[in-house]
This record gives sequence, C-alpha cells and structure tokens, in this order.
Amino acid sequence: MKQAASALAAEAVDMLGEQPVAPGTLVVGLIGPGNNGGDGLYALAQLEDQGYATAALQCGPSVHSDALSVYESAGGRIAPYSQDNQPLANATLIIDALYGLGYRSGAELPRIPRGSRVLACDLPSGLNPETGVADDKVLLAERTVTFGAMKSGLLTGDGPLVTGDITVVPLDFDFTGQAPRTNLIDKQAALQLLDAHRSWRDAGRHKYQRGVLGLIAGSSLYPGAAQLTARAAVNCGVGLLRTHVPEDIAPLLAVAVPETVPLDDDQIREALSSARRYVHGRGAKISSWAIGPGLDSRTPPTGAIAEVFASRQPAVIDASGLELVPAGPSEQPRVLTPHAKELRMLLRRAGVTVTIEEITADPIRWTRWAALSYNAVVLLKGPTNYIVAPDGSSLVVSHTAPQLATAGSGDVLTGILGYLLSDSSLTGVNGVQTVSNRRMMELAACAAVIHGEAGRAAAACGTVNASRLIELLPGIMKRFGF
Ligand SMILES: NC(=O)C1=CN([C@@H]2O[C@H](COP(=O)(O)OP(=O)(O)OC[C@H]3O[C@@H](n4cnc5c(N)ncnc54)[C@H](O)[C@@H]3O)[C@@H](O)[C@H]2O)[C@H](O)CC1
Repeated sequence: MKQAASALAAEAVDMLGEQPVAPGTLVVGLIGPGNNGGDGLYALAQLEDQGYATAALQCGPSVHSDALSVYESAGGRIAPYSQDNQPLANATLIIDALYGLGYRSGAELPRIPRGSRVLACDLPSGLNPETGVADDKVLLAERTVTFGAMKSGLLTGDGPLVTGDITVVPLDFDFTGQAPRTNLIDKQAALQLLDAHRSWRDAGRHKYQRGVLGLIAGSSLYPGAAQLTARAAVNCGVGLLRTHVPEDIAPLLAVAVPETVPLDDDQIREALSSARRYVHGRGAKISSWAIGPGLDSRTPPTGAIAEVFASRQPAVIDASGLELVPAGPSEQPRVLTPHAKELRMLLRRAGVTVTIEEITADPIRWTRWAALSYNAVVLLKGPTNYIVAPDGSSLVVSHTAPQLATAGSGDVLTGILGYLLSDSSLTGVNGVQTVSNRRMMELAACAAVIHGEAGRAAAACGTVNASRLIELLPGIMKRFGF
C-alpha cells in the first residue's frame, strides 16, 4: 500500500509541477472506506512531509485506520465530506481515492467543482473496472495511476474518455490466487496465445492433419455470406475447407472459392462417425465447424446439421445459426458469436429477459449469463469484443477499428475463428475434440484481434469492406506467426 501511495504522491507532485510549493496550493483527498482510501491517506501524508497543504474528506462510514494514524502524525486532518465542503472549492488538485477496483454501479459519488484537476487512484470512481461503463457522475480524471496491472475498464467502453493519462505501477506483491477474472487481449497477448502450442513438427503435417473446417452457411436470401466466411478461412490458411450450402448457391460458391470441397448430408454423418472412431495422428475428416453465416433461419435445419450440434466437435456458431442452436447447455465445445440483438435473443430463449440498452450498459454481465446458460464460450461483437467462458472468466478485445462496422465483417470473423479452431497446432494434434473452454475462449479472442488488425490495416489504406479484409488476411496471418 505504501508503494502505491508513493507512486500516487509522485504523480501528484509531477502534476503540480511546483518546487518549492507555491503558496495557496491545496491537495484534497476524497477518501473511501477501503484500501483505495488507505492509499490516498498514505499519499497525502507523504505530500504533507514534502511541505504541501492537504486536506482529507471522508466519504464513507469508515477509513483505513493505520493510514489515518500516519496521515494525522504527518500533520494532516480529516473531515467528513459534505456537498459544500470549502476545501473542495479551494483545491488545486483532488486525489480520487474513493473506490478503485471496489466500485459498483450505483455507489454514492461526491460532486466536485467543474474543471477540477483530478488524479485518480487506481481507477476513476464511477468507472466499472471490468467493462469500462462509466456512471454519469464519474469523477473525470486528468491522470490515473493504476496499480499492479492495467484494468480492462480503463481501456474499453467509456474508460478512455474518463481516465486521462494512465500510469501503470507494478507492485512487488504476488498476485497468485487473485488473478482478475477479466483480461485484456492485445496484439502481443494474442501472439503469445497463438504461439503457445506450436512445435517444429507442425511443418510436416498434411492437409487433413493441419485441420479441416466444415462450413454450414448460405441461402438464396444471403448467398454472399457463405462466400465471405469461406474466403476468409481459405486466406487464413485452412488445410481443407468443406462446405455445406443449399444446392441453388453451390455453383456460385464453387466459382468464388475454388479451393473448397462440397459436403452433403451423408458426408457430414460420415465425418461425425469417423470422428468418434478418431485415431490419434491420422488427421480428421472434419476437425471443427463454422455454422450460420447467411443461413435462412426460416428454413428448418437438416437432420445432419442437428447431428453436428449434438456432436463433441468444436464449432463457432454465428448469425442465423444462433437461432438454430438448441436452448440450454450443450456438450459440444462452442463459441457463440452474437451481436447485442442476437445476445438478447439467446438470453430470451434461455428464459432471461433483458433489453439491448441493458446489455450495452453491462456487456460482460449479460454475456456471462449466456455463457452459463448455454455452457458455451460467448463472444459479444461490437465496438469492443467481450469473450466469456462458462466459468465466468472473460477476455476483452479492444484492438478493433470503427470501420469494421460494415456488412459481412462478422462473416469474416467467423471464417478466421473457424480456421483457428480447425488448426491442429493450436488446438492439439488433430485431437481438437478435447479442446477446453479456456482454449476456445483464447482462440476466440485471438480471432477478434486478427479481425481488428485487418480492420486497422484496411482503414489505413482507404475504405473498408469485407472483401478488403479478406485480401489482407494472408499478410496479417504471417505477422501472427502462421
Ligand atoms: N451478401 C450477403 O449474403 C450478406 C449477408 N449478410 C447477413 O448478415 C449476417 C452477418 O452480418 P455482418 O454484416 O457480418 O454483421 P455482424 O453483426 O455479424 O458483424 C459485425 C462486425 O462488425 C464489428 N462491429 C460492429 N460495430 C462496430 C463498431 N462500432 N466498431 C468496430 N467494430 C464493430 C463487430 O464486432 C463484428 O465483428 C450474415 O451472416 C448474413 O446473414 C450481411 O448483411 C452481409 C452481406
């Protein structure tokens, strides 16, 4: 705590930029009831020692008692917070040491004069540490000193609007056993996650050992979506792509994606049954599935598709495929990739009523509900991607680009993730049947990062559309070690 306080005090001195201390300078700490308040009091004590005038305002029922003794010994005084506190009106700098990680939506937040300079201790109070959703009365910070590790809420949602400049202060204590349940996956983290299972032996695989993706997609209503997903998987480098599309659009697909091999109902059944007789190392007829882009949900799925849903083979399920997924938990390792409206539909089918506004306000919470209800990894798509496993742990990907909000871009994401799920070097030697939910969640986050990277690269060169993303994929996959 003292280490955190020293970093906080140093940042305050840097913000004030005055040595010796200018007359009239006053640093006011808003002190909450927990450890965040303790950090604030220790920091104020250090500032007192350096000759600054300080004042502490108690904003909860209690304060950290050891920190208060140190602050009072340094000459500081604490008073209860009230809306017309004189010190707040006179403050040169306010240290927000109210809640930090402990903030929960709806907690009481003090009012501070407009235009106050605020240094946030760990996180601005009023900001959800996981989701980055900010309360209307959030204490807008000019700078934030955050301890131990970056928090997802600082970088996602409203976070970047309310945190100011962020300094991460590594602390010398062991975080084992208190790992945050939400982690950010940036480009560097994705590279590491993708590299984790690779071996030099991977270079010697034949196409069936590399991984075979089965794609069930398309309809006369949406003929293009199947093409986009297929082209994305092929450009990522899939060993073999098998496609099950309605007869009337199959010739179109064969021309647009000559690499793909058609897959009929009997062949689906054969692939599923050979997967049950799976022999280690021989390669799979189909190793994973991508289901949904461009399906017409008004047409009932064939029996073969229902058998895929009932299988233990990993699948990414998107778009209209989400309407076909049986409600309730499944044993198939799945990543469901809804946008907010589709998530509302999934939740409704699981007996949970929620509005899109509620989902947008607390995306991780509602994605968790769906992950638990369906026993599946759920990737909620949008400006930020939230990926949640059935155990409640979650990953956040904000490595995206606003230009990705374009027709067919989600179909490309499905192709990328389908490819990652099929690649045996990422999921285990052909034995993708055993892939864990944890690994499915990691691969889903990596797919979102690759998709974001494609969006950023496309935007840097001009306008963005789904076909452009696909064209860029081979180069981007190379950057990610493929
Ligand atoms: N030619 C066709 O057949 C087409 C069929 N379509 C049908 O629509 C679905 C999928 O639609 P898609 O347009 O890909 O939308 P998704 O919601 O699945 O994915 C959107 C994609 O964009 C990202 N995103 C959204 N908002 C933002 C934002 N503000 N900033 C950054 N990124 C954002 C989001 O994360 C997703 O990755 C398809 O299956 C067919 O049934 C389409 O209309 C295309 C043409």
